[in-house]
Amino acid sequence: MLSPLGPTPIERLNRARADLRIGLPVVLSRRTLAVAVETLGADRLAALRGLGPLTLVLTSWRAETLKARVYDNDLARIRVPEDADLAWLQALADPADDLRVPMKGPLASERGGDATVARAAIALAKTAHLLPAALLVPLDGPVPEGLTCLDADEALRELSAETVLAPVSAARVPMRAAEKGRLHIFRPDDGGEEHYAVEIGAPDRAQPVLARLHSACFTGDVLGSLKCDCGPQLHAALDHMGRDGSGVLLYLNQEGRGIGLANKMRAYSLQDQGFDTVEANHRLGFEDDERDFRIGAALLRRLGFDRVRLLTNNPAKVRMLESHGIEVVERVPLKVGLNHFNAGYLATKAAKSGHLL
Ligand SMILES: Nc1nc2c(ncn2[C@@H]2O[C@H](COP(=O)(O)OP(=O)(O)OP(=O)(O)O)[C@@H](O)[C@H]2O)c(=O)[nH]1
Ligand SMILES: [Zn+2]
Repeated sequence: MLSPLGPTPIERLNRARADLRIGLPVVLSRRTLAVAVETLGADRLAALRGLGPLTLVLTSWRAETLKARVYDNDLARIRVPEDADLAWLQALADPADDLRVPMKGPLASERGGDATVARAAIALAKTAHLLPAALLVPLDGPVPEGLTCLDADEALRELSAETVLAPVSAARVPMRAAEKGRLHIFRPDDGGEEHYAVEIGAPDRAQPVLARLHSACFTGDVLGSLKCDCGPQLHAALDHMGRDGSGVLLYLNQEGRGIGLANKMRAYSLQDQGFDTVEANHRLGFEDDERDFRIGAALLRRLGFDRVRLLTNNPAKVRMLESHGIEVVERVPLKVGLNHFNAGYLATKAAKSGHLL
């Protein structure tokens, strides 16, 4: 029986995410220690090596680039040679130097057995916005004191469950685009990012509302980066709502299509080497889009909207909202911000992600 003062599974998950970010191992299903390669230090690597054979877990996307065999569909478990050092692990986890130092193998992948613990380790690294690469070592003895323990199946269930968002605070924010504006802050129960809703005017809940689901883009929204169209889209959406007198813009903190800003800058750096936006995500080991669109649907419902006129060029967004109970009565195109720097990016999205140009 858990003490009511002790951590719940979701609270332990939160801790595990923070532990991985500072380089601490977590205990998975009582029998494995897992640590994120990105934050691993040499001393800890030496200590882990003393416990038994090491396994490096990479996603199948990363494994494909490295020509490692994939026996577990979505991931590969790679045997770490005894003489492999931290630099070897980092080079496999991080594609930054792939082109300069292409040959890392031959890599031997493990086959058979249960990959659940490996899968949980990758899911945790992703939710911590680290590179999706984890090091595993079997744990035979007692659990080292102070480490967070998780059940791998339970962690995977929690990580794929729908996030529950609670309203935190709201206040009036007059904006250039609309003087009658209100900003609502929502906080998830899983310790993940907070998300925001900008309500413009007083939208009639009985009618479809003009809505925009905007994914955070620090570079585009704040810096005015010309590499994407996010900044102009954000402001065009607010302007449109201002002109109409009502609307709702969700500002979802899913930076870099859900991979986080640090990884997005890794992706940008790969784009500087010639890869496109989708290839860059894959070389890093991510899916092309890691966003959870259920959050947007849940927020809309929570705000009392179930029918929208959606400002987007992304048909996948329309489908996702509809499959999560929001009726999209109209797709309103949002074509702004094309320039010399982002023409290739927008063309790739049209060709590979189904965006409408
Ligand atoms: N990983 C990655 N994310 C990017 C890149 N460029 C922009 N983003 C992120 O992409 C998100 C915006 O998504 P988009 O694909 O432009 O647009 P969308 O939201 O799918 O569709 P629209 O509704 O038509 O704008 C933001 O979170 C940006 O930070 C990139 O090159 N790599
Ligand atoms: Zn952007």
